[in-house]
Amino acid sequence: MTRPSPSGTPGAATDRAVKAARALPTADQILRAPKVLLHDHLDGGLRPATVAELARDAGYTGLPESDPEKLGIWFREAADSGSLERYLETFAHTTAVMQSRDALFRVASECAQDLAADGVVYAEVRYAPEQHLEGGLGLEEVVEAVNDGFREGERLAAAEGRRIKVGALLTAMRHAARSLEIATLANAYRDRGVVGFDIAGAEAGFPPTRHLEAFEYLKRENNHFTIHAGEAFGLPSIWEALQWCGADRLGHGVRIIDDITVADDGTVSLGRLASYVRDKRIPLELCPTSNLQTGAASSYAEHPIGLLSRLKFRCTVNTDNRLMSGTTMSREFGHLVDVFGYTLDDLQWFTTNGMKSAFLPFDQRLAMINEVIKPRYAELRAEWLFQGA
Ligand SMILES: O=c1[nH]cnc2c1ncn2[C@H]1C[C@H](O)[C@@H](CO)O1
Ligand SMILES: [Zn+2]
Repeated sequence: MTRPSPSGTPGAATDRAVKAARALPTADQILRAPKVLLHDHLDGGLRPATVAELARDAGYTGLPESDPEKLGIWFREAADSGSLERYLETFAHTTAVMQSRDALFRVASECAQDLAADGVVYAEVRYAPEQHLEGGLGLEEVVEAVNDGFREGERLAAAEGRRIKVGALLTAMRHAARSLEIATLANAYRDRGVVGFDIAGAEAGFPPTRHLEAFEYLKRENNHFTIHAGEAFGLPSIWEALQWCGADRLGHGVRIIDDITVADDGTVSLGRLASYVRDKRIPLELCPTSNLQTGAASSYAEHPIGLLSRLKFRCTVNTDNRLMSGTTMSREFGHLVDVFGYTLDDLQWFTTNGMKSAFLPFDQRLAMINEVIKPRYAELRAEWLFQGA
């Protein structure tokens, strides 16, 4: 028999520690938890009020709404189409107002500040320089405006006590034919704010191999790239992205689920491609809300991230387009906590996966994991210590 101790039964502290570890994180804890974001589009993350103001300044009359609140709702509803092609149509309005140095600088600065306010400590934000030339800027001027904006946003966030590091990914549009030029641009700016390359846009009909020259060039340069693949189109797109193009990561990659079967008794079997993705620790840049909008998944609860995480694929959680999805990293985590019961340990696992998969030098990734992510999660896990009995 155990003797009661003055502070309760022996082991009470341990019991509370166990209970706390199993508890669902609160919205406030999720917000304060350090987060890593690898898949976020600059032209998909503007504040609605900024879109409206920039449109007014630039004399762009094509916006469907001028009131910021209604405009934010419009973007979300228009993107809720169930098709990637229709989802992508909404970007005509954001890119239309991002055609000057000032506009790009402002959007990039606000992006860094908004992510920092959401608890993001490291982000890779992508955009397609070729879509920002209509106002007369050259490709280099576009990259420099965005880089300068990110640096300004980082400074302003740090002044508020929220430190964030932002790297740019340069995207080439897969329906266009400028990928080699954009890859060359990414390589030229690799030590000046640009950490890698990507291709985006409609997937069906535009396989990654159309841009093989760009990928082969980057491989020869020992540079990094991710490819949007396995979002609107399935396994062949993922296979090409990995085995023909040599992608370091998969943008979405959610349809890898098509190569996994779960038998009635719960036995899981992986096909050759799914095995390869898991064995090689290929990072999946999963974007739950965006996938619901484009029809790649039918509900949060049924999103493949649940199974893929259980099977220990290298899953990361991302926003894709905060404006079109009305989301933030905290909201994405919140949805997953709601349906899968994820704990702080699970959120730390996604975050560490993100940091391990970043296109940042290894020493910096390690320092971010050991000096920032682990200690801050540890502190969140210990909060119960300071709460009443
Ligand atoms: O999820 C996406 N899939 C494919 N293309 C996308 C996605 N989100 C944004 N884009 C496109 C539209 C943008 O204008 C472009 C560059 O950020 O990338
Ligand atoms: Zn994307």
